[in-house]
Amino acid sequence: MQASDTITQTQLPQVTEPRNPGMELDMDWVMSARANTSAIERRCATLPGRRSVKKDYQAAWLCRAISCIDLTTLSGDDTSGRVARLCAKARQPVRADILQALGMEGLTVGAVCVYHDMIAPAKQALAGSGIPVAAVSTGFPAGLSPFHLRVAEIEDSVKAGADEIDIVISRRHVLTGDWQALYDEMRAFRAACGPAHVKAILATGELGSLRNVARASLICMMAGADFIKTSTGKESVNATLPVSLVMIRAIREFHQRTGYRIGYKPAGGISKAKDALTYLALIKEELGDRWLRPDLFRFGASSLLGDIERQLEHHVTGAYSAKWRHPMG
Ligand SMILES: O=C[C@H](O)COP(=O)(O)O
Repeated sequence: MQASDTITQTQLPQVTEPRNPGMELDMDWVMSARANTSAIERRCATLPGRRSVKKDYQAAWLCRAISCIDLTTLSGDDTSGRVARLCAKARQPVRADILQALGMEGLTVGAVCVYHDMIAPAKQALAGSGIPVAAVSTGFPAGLSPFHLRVAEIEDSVKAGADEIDIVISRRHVLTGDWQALYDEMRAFRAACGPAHVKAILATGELGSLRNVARASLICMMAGADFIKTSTGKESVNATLPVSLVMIRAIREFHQRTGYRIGYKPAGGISKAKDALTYLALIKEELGDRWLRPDLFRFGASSLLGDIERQLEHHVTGAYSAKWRHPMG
Protein backbone atom coordinates (compact mmCIF):
# COMPACT_ATOMS: atom_id res chain seq x y z
CA MET A 1 0.00 0.00 0.00
CA GLN A 2 1.39 3.40 -0.95
CA ALA A 3 0.67 6.61 0.94
CA SER A 4 -1.40 7.92 -1.98
CA ASP A 5 -3.65 4.80 -1.91
CA THR A 6 -4.36 5.36 1.74
CA ILE A 7 -5.16 9.01 1.21
CA THR A 8 -7.67 8.17 -1.50
CA GLN A 9 -9.24 5.39 0.51
CA THR A 10 -9.44 7.46 3.69
CA GLN A 11 -11.31 10.18 1.84
CA LEU A 12 -13.76 7.78 0.20
CA PRO A 13 -17.24 7.71 1.70
CA GLN A 14 -17.58 5.03 4.34
CA VAL A 15 -18.61 1.70 2.85
CA THR A 16 -21.76 0.44 4.45
CA GLU A 17 -22.56 -3.21 4.86
CA PRO A 18 -26.03 -4.67 5.12
CA ARG A 19 -26.58 -5.08 8.86
CA ASN A 20 -26.36 -8.56 10.31
CA PRO A 21 -29.97 -9.49 11.18
CA GLY A 22 -28.85 -12.50 13.21
CA MET A 23 -30.16 -16.02 12.83
CA GLU A 24 -31.49 -18.92 14.84
CA LEU A 25 -29.04 -20.45 17.28
CA ASP A 26 -27.30 -23.28 15.42
CA MET A 27 -25.91 -25.50 18.17
CA ASP A 28 -24.33 -28.00 15.76
CA TRP A 29 -22.29 -25.20 14.26
CA VAL A 30 -21.37 -23.81 17.67
CA MET A 31 -20.28 -27.18 19.06
CA SER A 32 -18.21 -27.91 15.96
CA ALA A 33 -16.04 -24.83 16.66
CA ARG A 34 -12.56 -25.88 17.68
CA ALA A 35 -9.31 -24.02 18.34
CA ASN A 36 -5.96 -25.77 18.03
CA THR A 37 -3.79 -23.70 20.36
CA SER A 38 -0.39 -24.78 19.03
CA ALA A 39 -1.42 -24.28 15.38
CA ILE A 40 -2.77 -20.85 16.27
CA GLU A 41 0.45 -19.89 18.03
CA ARG A 42 2.52 -21.12 15.07
CA ARG A 43 0.42 -19.00 12.70
CA CYS A 44 0.81 -15.91 14.89
CA ALA A 45 4.58 -16.40 14.95
CA THR A 46 4.64 -15.91 11.16
CA LEU A 47 3.25 -12.38 11.40
CA PRO A 48 5.67 -9.59 10.53
CA GLY A 49 7.09 -7.70 13.50
CA ARG A 50 8.11 -4.17 12.56
CA ARG A 51 10.44 -2.19 14.75
CA SER A 52 10.22 1.28 13.26
CA VAL A 53 8.52 3.24 10.53
CA LYS A 54 11.03 4.13 7.84
CA LYS A 55 9.10 3.89 4.62
CA ASP A 56 6.18 5.84 3.19
CA TYR A 57 4.00 2.77 2.92
CA GLN A 58 4.48 2.10 6.66
CA ALA A 59 3.40 5.66 7.44
CA ALA A 60 0.39 5.04 5.20
CA TRP A 61 -0.49 1.96 7.25
CA LEU A 62 -0.23 4.00 10.45
CA CYS A 63 -2.60 6.58 9.03
CA ARG A 64 -5.00 3.75 8.25
CA ALA A 65 -4.60 2.54 11.84
CA ILE A 66 -5.55 6.01 13.11
CA SER A 67 -8.72 5.98 11.02
CA CYS A 68 -9.65 2.72 12.77
CA ILE A 69 -9.08 3.79 16.39
CA ASP A 70 -11.93 3.97 18.87
CA LEU A 71 -10.24 6.68 20.90
CA THR A 72 -11.17 5.73 24.43
CA THR A 73 -11.42 7.17 27.88
CA LEU A 74 -13.00 4.89 30.48
CA SER A 75 -11.84 6.22 33.82
CA GLY A 76 -13.69 6.90 37.03
CA ASP A 77 -12.36 10.46 36.97
CA ASP A 78 -13.53 11.30 33.44
CA THR A 79 -14.93 14.82 33.13
CA SER A 80 -16.58 16.83 30.35
CA GLY A 81 -13.31 18.71 29.97
CA ARG A 82 -11.26 15.55 29.49
CA VAL A 83 -13.78 14.23 26.98
CA ALA A 84 -13.76 17.54 25.09
CA ARG A 85 -9.95 17.34 24.83
CA LEU A 86 -10.18 13.73 23.66
CA CYS A 87 -12.71 14.73 21.02
CA ALA A 88 -10.45 17.54 19.80
CA LYS A 89 -7.76 14.88 19.38
CA ALA A 90 -10.27 12.65 17.57
CA ARG A 91 -10.98 15.44 15.08
CA GLN A 92 -7.30 16.15 14.50
CA PRO A 93 -5.38 13.11 15.69
CA VAL A 94 -1.94 14.25 14.55
CA ARG A 95 -0.28 17.68 14.42
CA ALA A 96 -1.44 19.69 11.40
CA ASP A 97 2.02 20.06 9.85
CA ILE A 98 2.59 16.29 10.00
CA LEU A 99 -0.79 15.56 8.43
CA GLN A 100 -0.02 18.12 5.74
CA ALA A 101 3.38 16.59 5.02
CA LEU A 102 1.71 13.21 4.65
CA GLY A 103 -1.09 14.64 2.50
CA MET A 104 -3.57 13.43 5.13
CA GLU A 105 -5.47 16.59 6.03
CA GLY A 106 -8.92 15.66 7.27
CA LEU A 107 -7.82 12.36 8.80
CA THR A 108 -9.83 11.51 11.93
CA VAL A 109 -10.09 8.54 14.27
CA GLY A 110 -12.86 5.97 13.77
CA ALA A 111 -14.91 6.84 16.86
CA VAL A 112 -14.71 8.07 20.44
CA CYS A 113 -15.57 5.55 23.18
CA VAL A 114 -16.83 6.69 26.59
CA TYR A 115 -19.06 5.81 29.54
CA HIS A 116 -22.77 6.70 29.41
CA ASP A 117 -22.48 9.95 31.35
CA MET A 118 -19.90 11.26 28.88
CA ILE A 119 -22.07 10.72 25.77
CA ALA A 120 -23.55 14.23 25.84
CA PRO A 121 -20.22 16.09 26.10
CA ALA A 122 -18.75 13.82 23.44
CA LYS A 123 -21.67 14.43 21.06
CA GLN A 124 -21.36 18.15 21.62
CA ALA A 125 -17.61 18.19 21.05
CA LEU A 126 -17.89 16.06 17.91
CA ALA A 127 -20.87 17.86 16.37
CA GLY A 128 -20.51 18.18 12.63
CA SER A 129 -17.42 15.96 12.48
CA GLY A 130 -19.18 12.74 11.47
CA ILE A 131 -17.20 10.89 14.13
CA PRO A 132 -19.46 8.39 15.92
CA VAL A 133 -19.74 8.15 19.70
CA ALA A 134 -19.56 4.66 21.20
CA ALA A 135 -20.77 4.04 24.75
CA VAL A 136 -19.77 1.07 26.88
CA SER A 137 -22.82 -0.45 28.48
CA THR A 138 -24.56 -3.34 30.29
CA GLY A 139 -22.72 -2.89 33.57
CA PHE A 140 -19.31 -2.50 31.91
CA PRO A 141 -16.81 -3.96 32.67
CA ALA A 142 -18.09 -6.96 34.70
CA GLY A 143 -21.63 -7.09 33.31
CA LEU A 144 -23.03 -8.35 36.59
CA SER A 145 -25.81 -5.83 37.25
CA PRO A 146 -29.46 -6.97 37.01
CA PHE A 147 -30.46 -7.91 33.49
CA HIS A 148 -33.30 -5.35 33.23
CA LEU A 149 -30.89 -2.59 34.25
CA ARG A 150 -28.37 -3.67 31.64
CA VAL A 151 -31.06 -3.50 28.94
CA ALA A 152 -32.29 -0.13 30.27
CA GLU A 153 -28.72 1.18 30.23
CA ILE A 154 -28.47 0.43 26.51
CA GLU A 155 -31.79 2.16 25.86
CA ASP A 156 -30.70 5.23 27.84
CA SER A 157 -27.42 5.47 25.95
CA VAL A 158 -29.17 5.21 22.59
CA LYS A 159 -31.58 7.97 23.69
CA ALA A 160 -28.60 10.07 24.76
CA GLY A 161 -27.28 9.87 21.20
CA ALA A 162 -24.77 7.00 21.23
CA ASP A 163 -24.16 5.76 17.71
CA GLU A 164 -22.56 2.54 18.85
CA ILE A 165 -22.99 0.46 22.00
CA ASP A 166 -20.22 -1.75 23.38
CA ILE A 167 -21.97 -4.39 25.50
CA VAL A 168 -20.27 -6.94 27.75
CA ILE A 169 -21.47 -10.53 27.72
CA SER A 170 -22.05 -12.60 30.85
CA ARG A 171 -18.86 -14.63 31.09
CA ARG A 172 -20.61 -17.17 33.32
CA HIS A 173 -22.84 -18.26 30.44
CA VAL A 174 -19.70 -19.26 28.53
CA LEU A 175 -17.93 -20.80 31.51
CA THR A 176 -20.97 -22.97 32.34
CA GLY A 177 -21.68 -23.82 28.71
CA ASP A 178 -25.11 -22.19 28.81
CA TRP A 179 -25.02 -21.21 25.14
CA GLN A 180 -28.76 -20.65 24.90
CA ALA A 181 -28.56 -18.07 27.73
CA LEU A 182 -25.68 -16.30 25.96
CA TYR A 183 -27.64 -16.22 22.71
CA ASP A 184 -30.81 -14.92 24.41
CA GLU A 185 -28.85 -12.22 26.27
CA MET A 186 -27.11 -11.03 23.11
CA ARG A 187 -30.38 -11.08 21.18
CA ALA A 188 -32.01 -8.85 23.83
CA PHE A 189 -29.03 -6.46 23.85
CA ARG A 190 -29.10 -6.19 20.07
CA ALA A 191 -32.85 -5.46 20.12
CA ALA A 192 -32.36 -2.74 22.76
CA CYS A 193 -29.71 -1.07 20.58
CA GLY A 194 -32.23 -0.35 17.82
CA PRO A 195 -30.42 1.64 15.13
CA ALA A 196 -27.17 1.89 17.10
CA HIS A 197 -24.54 -0.62 16.08
CA VAL A 198 -23.66 -3.14 18.76
CA LYS A 199 -20.21 -4.44 19.60
CA ALA A 200 -20.14 -7.58 21.73
CA ILE A 201 -17.25 -7.57 24.20
CA LEU A 202 -16.34 -11.19 24.98
CA ALA A 203 -13.76 -10.41 27.70
CA THR A 204 -11.68 -13.22 26.22
CA GLY A 205 -9.18 -13.18 29.08
CA GLU A 206 -11.95 -14.54 31.31
CA LEU A 207 -13.40 -17.21 28.99
CA GLY A 208 -11.04 -20.02 29.95
CA SER A 209 -10.08 -21.39 26.52
CA LEU A 210 -9.70 -20.46 22.87
CA ARG A 211 -12.45 -22.94 22.04
CA ASN A 212 -14.81 -20.97 24.27
CA VAL A 213 -13.71 -17.79 22.48
CA ALA A 214 -14.59 -19.39 19.12
CA ARG A 215 -17.99 -20.56 20.37
CA ALA A 216 -18.88 -17.26 22.06
CA SER A 217 -17.86 -15.38 18.89
CA LEU A 218 -20.20 -17.48 16.76
CA ILE A 219 -23.09 -17.14 19.18
CA CYS A 220 -22.80 -13.36 19.40
CA MET A 221 -22.79 -13.14 15.60
CA MET A 222 -25.76 -15.50 15.35
CA ALA A 223 -27.60 -13.24 17.81
CA GLY A 224 -26.98 -10.17 15.65
CA ALA A 225 -23.74 -8.53 16.79
CA ASP A 226 -22.38 -5.95 14.35
CA PHE A 227 -18.88 -6.27 15.81
CA ILE A 228 -17.16 -8.69 18.14
CA LYS A 229 -14.58 -7.19 20.49
CA THR A 230 -11.96 -8.93 22.58
CA SER A 231 -11.86 -7.12 25.89
CA THR A 232 -12.95 -4.31 28.13
CA GLY A 233 -9.35 -3.25 28.77
CA LYS A 234 -10.00 -4.01 32.46
CA GLU A 235 -9.27 -7.76 32.45
CA SER A 236 -5.81 -8.97 33.47
CA VAL A 237 -5.34 -10.37 29.92
CA ASN A 238 -6.79 -8.27 27.11
CA ALA A 239 -6.30 -8.39 23.31
CA THR A 240 -3.78 -10.97 22.10
CA LEU A 241 -2.88 -12.23 18.64
CA PRO A 242 -4.00 -15.86 19.25
CA VAL A 243 -7.40 -14.70 20.50
CA SER A 244 -7.65 -12.33 17.54
CA LEU A 245 -6.89 -15.12 15.10
CA VAL A 246 -9.65 -17.29 16.59
CA MET A 247 -12.17 -14.44 16.48
CA ILE A 248 -11.37 -13.30 12.94
CA ARG A 249 -11.52 -16.87 11.66
CA ALA A 250 -14.98 -17.11 13.25
CA ILE A 251 -15.87 -13.86 11.44
CA ARG A 252 -14.56 -15.33 8.17
CA GLU A 253 -16.59 -18.51 8.64
CA PHE A 254 -19.71 -16.52 9.53
CA HIS A 255 -19.30 -14.46 6.35
CA GLN A 256 -18.76 -17.59 4.23
CA ARG A 257 -21.90 -19.23 5.62
CA THR A 258 -24.27 -16.26 5.91
CA GLY A 259 -22.89 -13.57 3.59
CA TYR A 260 -22.76 -11.01 6.43
CA ARG A 261 -19.54 -9.21 7.28
CA ILE A 262 -19.05 -8.69 11.02
CA GLY A 263 -16.55 -6.17 12.35
CA TYR A 264 -13.62 -6.90 14.65
CA LYS A 265 -12.29 -4.80 17.52
CA PRO A 266 -9.21 -5.84 19.47
CA ALA A 267 -9.10 -3.76 22.64
CA GLY A 268 -7.04 -3.33 25.75
CA GLY A 269 -3.29 -3.00 26.04
CA ILE A 270 -2.62 -2.08 22.39
CA SER A 271 -0.37 0.93 22.80
CA LYS A 272 2.48 0.56 20.30
CA ALA A 273 2.44 1.54 16.64
CA LYS A 274 4.32 -1.63 15.68
CA ASP A 275 1.63 -3.76 17.36
CA ALA A 276 -1.03 -1.90 15.39
CA LEU A 277 0.82 -2.78 12.17
CA THR A 278 0.91 -6.44 13.17
CA TYR A 279 -2.85 -6.44 13.78
CA LEU A 280 -3.48 -4.80 10.41
CA ALA A 281 -1.31 -7.42 8.71
CA LEU A 282 -3.29 -10.17 10.44
CA ILE A 283 -6.60 -8.69 9.26
CA LYS A 284 -5.31 -8.21 5.71
CA GLU A 285 -4.00 -11.76 5.49
CA GLU A 286 -6.97 -13.52 7.11
CA LEU A 287 -9.96 -11.39 6.07
CA GLY A 288 -8.74 -9.24 3.20
CA ASP A 289 -8.69 -5.53 2.39
CA ARG A 290 -12.42 -5.02 2.83
CA TRP A 291 -12.01 -5.37 6.59
CA LEU A 292 -9.33 -2.66 6.73
CA ARG A 293 -11.87 0.12 6.98
CA PRO A 294 -13.36 1.65 10.09
CA ASP A 295 -16.82 0.22 9.44
CA LEU A 296 -15.37 -3.28 9.92
CA PHE A 297 -12.27 -2.81 12.03
CA ARG A 298 -11.41 -0.77 15.13
CA PHE A 299 -8.69 -0.67 17.71
CA GLY A 300 -10.08 -0.03 21.19
CA ALA A 301 -7.24 1.99 22.63
CA SER A 302 -6.55 4.88 24.98
CA SER A 303 -2.83 5.38 24.34
CA LEU A 304 -2.06 3.90 20.90
CA LEU A 305 -2.55 7.24 19.14
CA GLY A 306 0.30 8.88 21.07
CA ASP A 307 2.84 6.31 19.89
CA ILE A 308 1.60 6.45 16.31
CA GLU A 309 1.92 10.22 16.39
CA ARG A 310 5.52 9.95 17.61
CA GLN A 311 6.33 7.47 14.83
CA LEU A 312 4.77 9.70 12.18
CA GLU A 313 6.58 12.75 13.49
CA HIS A 314 9.83 10.85 13.34
CA HIS A 315 9.03 9.72 9.81
CA VAL A 316 8.25 13.24 8.61
CA THR A 317 10.78 15.35 10.52
CA GLY A 318 13.47 12.79 11.31
CA ALA A 319 13.21 13.41 15.04
CA TYR A 320 10.93 12.65 17.96
CA SER A 321 9.84 15.72 19.86
CA ALA A 322 10.20 13.49 22.92
CA LYS A 323 13.95 13.43 22.28
CA TRP A 324 15.07 16.70 23.82
CA ARG A 325 17.30 18.79 21.66
CA HIS A 326 18.57 22.30 22.19
CA PRO A 327 15.49 24.54 21.98
CA MET A 328 17.28 26.84 19.55
CA GLY A 329 18.88 23.96 17.63
O1 LIG B 1 -12.11 -0.56 24.73
C1 LIG B 1 -11.08 -0.01 24.97
C2 LIG B 1 -10.18 -0.30 26.08
O2 LIG B 1 -10.80 -0.09 27.31
C3 LIG B 1 -8.92 0.49 25.99
O3 LIG B 1 -7.93 -0.15 26.70
P1 LIG B 1 -6.48 0.54 26.90
O4 LIG B 1 -6.71 1.67 27.86
O5 LIG B 1 -5.64 -0.55 27.47
O6 LIG B 1 -5.99 1.02 25.59
